[in-house]
Amino acid sequence: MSYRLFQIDAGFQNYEWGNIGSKSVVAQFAHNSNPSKIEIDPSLPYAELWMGTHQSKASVEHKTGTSLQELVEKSPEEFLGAQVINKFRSTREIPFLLKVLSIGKVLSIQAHPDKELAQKLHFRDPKNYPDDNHKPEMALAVTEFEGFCGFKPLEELDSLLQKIPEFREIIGEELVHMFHENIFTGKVEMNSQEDHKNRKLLQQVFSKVMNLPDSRVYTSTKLLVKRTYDEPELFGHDLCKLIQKMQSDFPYDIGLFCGCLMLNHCILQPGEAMFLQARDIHAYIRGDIVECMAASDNVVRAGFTPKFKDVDVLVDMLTYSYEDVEMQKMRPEIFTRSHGDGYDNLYDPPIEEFAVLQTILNKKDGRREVEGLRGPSILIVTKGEGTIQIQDENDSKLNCRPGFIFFIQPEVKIQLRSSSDDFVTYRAFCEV
Ligand SMILES: NNC(=O)[C@@H](O)[C@H](O)[C@H](O)COP(=O)(O)O
Ligand SMILES: [Zn+2]
Repeated sequence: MSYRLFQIDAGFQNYEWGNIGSKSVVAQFAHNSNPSKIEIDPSLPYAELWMGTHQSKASVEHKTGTSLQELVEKSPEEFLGAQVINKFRSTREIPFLLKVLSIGKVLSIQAHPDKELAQKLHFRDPKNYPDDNHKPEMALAVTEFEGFCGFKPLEELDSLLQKIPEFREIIGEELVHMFHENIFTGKVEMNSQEDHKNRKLLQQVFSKVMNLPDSRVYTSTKLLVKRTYDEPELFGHDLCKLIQKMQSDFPYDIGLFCGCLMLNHCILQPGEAMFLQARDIHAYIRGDIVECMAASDNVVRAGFTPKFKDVDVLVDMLTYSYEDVEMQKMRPEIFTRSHGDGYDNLYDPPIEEFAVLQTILNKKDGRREVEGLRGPSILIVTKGEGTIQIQDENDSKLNCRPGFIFFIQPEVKIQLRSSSDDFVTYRAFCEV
């Protein structure tokens, strides 16, 4: 059998924040890809579909069940290509991990370490930090997506500190006053003196929130939620609703302060994306996304989670970026190495491990050809029906349905054909 283009089956995670049963696209995709093996449990949350060679949930070849990692290791040059092997110094790992997330309730307020910190954490605590690699990541909205990304612009944060008694109370009058008197607002040059001072002040406020004694978290959050009903005008409609929604997801959690009052609330429409570099604080609230990251599962958490929280590490590691949410969104670019019907959107963040190509064929019997890429790639079909084949090789034609996943070796030209009106694929790839 040729391994230049073949179907794979992905593993999935049943984290408690996933959508439940067949409400979850992760469940639908996993079942569609391997209906004889994967039955959807209507009572279970299906949070993440993992596509790649990460050892926690390695993907397998559809026909034989052989792990993708084993196939890569047997013929690294064919599967990865010489440049990718030289660059990432591995003959068994694909440098990226591609996921689909189906988010039913807020997941943890978190950040991911950069390489240096990942090595330290992995060495010190391999159970909670299974990788020594960084985990920059990009979220692409498949449905409308809601999340937190980065800290609010400081003048917004300052105004909440002035207005919300429970927020003032947990920060303390002295720090509230110092923050108000010393932040530089308006246009502040990145990495300037003023910018560094702003980030230091932000870290002091965030640290105060994150180190609030457990005994006070319950009373402070209870009073905060009550105030959103008694004095909604203090918060504004959207923030009121957000606090009340988060309270229903994670009652009396410190995330109501460190998330709702301190982080940018971001809505992505389908086709929009956001890139989170290592050490950027974020949390996802709801929606279905395609997510791509450097191959790592290192998560440092501090709120909205029953999992291990590493507050001191999180307070110490963050970038404390406080840009407007619009600045954090990524716009798709034109992809020049494909032609035919429909169109592509290229999402190419400023890191070497991955980019993601979305291809849309918006009519029946549409055809689109994509040149061979200079590295490994994994493609998932998220909508519609069609086929994928190696260009000019009819015997390599494989059926496509939502949830079908394919590995494509470097330098392999493919053709996508639609047999439905709307045929959408996402393809993560690594080129160096
Ligand atoms: N931002 N998204 C991610 O980093 C995903 O790839 C992670 O796997 C999830 O965030 C993990 O979240 P929990 O630890 O279950 O709260
Ligand atoms: Zn994350």
